[in-house]
Amino acid sequence: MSSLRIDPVEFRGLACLRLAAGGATALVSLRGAQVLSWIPADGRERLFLAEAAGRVPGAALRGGIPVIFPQFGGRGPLRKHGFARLLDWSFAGSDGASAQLELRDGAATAEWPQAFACRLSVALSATRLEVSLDIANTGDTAFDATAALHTYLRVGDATGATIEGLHGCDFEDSAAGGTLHRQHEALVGFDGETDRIYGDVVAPLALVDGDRRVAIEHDGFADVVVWNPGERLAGGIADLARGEWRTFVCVEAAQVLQPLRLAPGEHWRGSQRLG
Ligand SMILES: O=P(O)(O)OC[C@H]1O[C@@H](O)[C@H](O)[C@@H](O)[C@@H]1O
Repeated sequence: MSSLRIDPVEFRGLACLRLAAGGATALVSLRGAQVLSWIPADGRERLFLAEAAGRVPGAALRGGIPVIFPQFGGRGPLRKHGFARLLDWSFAGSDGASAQLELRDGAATAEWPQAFACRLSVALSATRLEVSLDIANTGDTAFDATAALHTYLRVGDATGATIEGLHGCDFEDSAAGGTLHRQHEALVGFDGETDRIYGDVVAPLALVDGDRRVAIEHDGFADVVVWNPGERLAGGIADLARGEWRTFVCVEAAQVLQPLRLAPGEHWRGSQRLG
C-alpha cells in the first residue's frame, strides 16, 4: 500500500484521524477506533454514516465500522455489543502504511474484569481499505470474548442489494429466534428485517448494488453477520432518520458462534479487506 498521511481533525465534535493515500481518504474516530468514512480514489463514499452519529454525547456512533468487543450483541452479561465502541482509544502510531489505535483495560472497562490490549490497524490504498483487530490477553487468567467489525456499507437501495459468496453456509437467523438454516440461494437479499450469523465462511464475498460492487474478504474471523433492520424495525431505532435504513447494509466480519479463548500471553488477529 502507498505511503500514508495521517492528520488529526475534528468531525461533529469527535477527535478523528484523517488518513490519505493514493488519492483515497478515510476518517477514523478515536471514539471506538471507528472508521467513519472511506472514499477510494474514485471519489465515491463507500460507508454509511447516520446523520445522528456523533450528535448525542456518549452514544454509540451509528455507521462506519464500529468495533465490537468483548461481547457481540446480547451474548453475555455485558452491555449490548460490549464497550469498545463507546470508549476513547489512543493513537498508537503508524508503520507508514497503516494507522494504529489501541485500547487497554482500565477503570472504564471494569465491568469486564480481564486484562487485555486491543489494537486496531487501518490501512488504506487507492482502491482498498484493510481493518485489522488484534486482541491480546495481558493478564494471568484465560478469557473468552466475541468480536466483530460491524461494517455499514452504503448502498443506493438495500432492498435491491445482494451479497454473493454465502451459498451453502449455515446460519443462525437472529430475526427468527436464532433458528438454524442453510443458505440454499446463491444470493442473500434484504427483504424486511435481515439479521443472520453465517458460520465458517471462507469464500470471499461481494456486495452487489446495481452496477456497483464491493469485494469483501476476511482472515481470522470465522463468521459473517449480515444485518439490515428493514423499514418496520428501523422506525424504532432512534438514531436512524426516516429512510436511512434503505441506504446501508451491514456485512460484519465476526467471531461469534465460537468465542475466542485466549490464554495469558496469547493474542488473536482478524482482518476485513474491502475494495
Ligand atoms: O443498534 P446496535 O446496538 O448498534 O445493534 C445493531 C445490530 O447489530 C447487528 O450486528 C446485530 O446482529 C443486530 O441484532 C443488532 O440489532
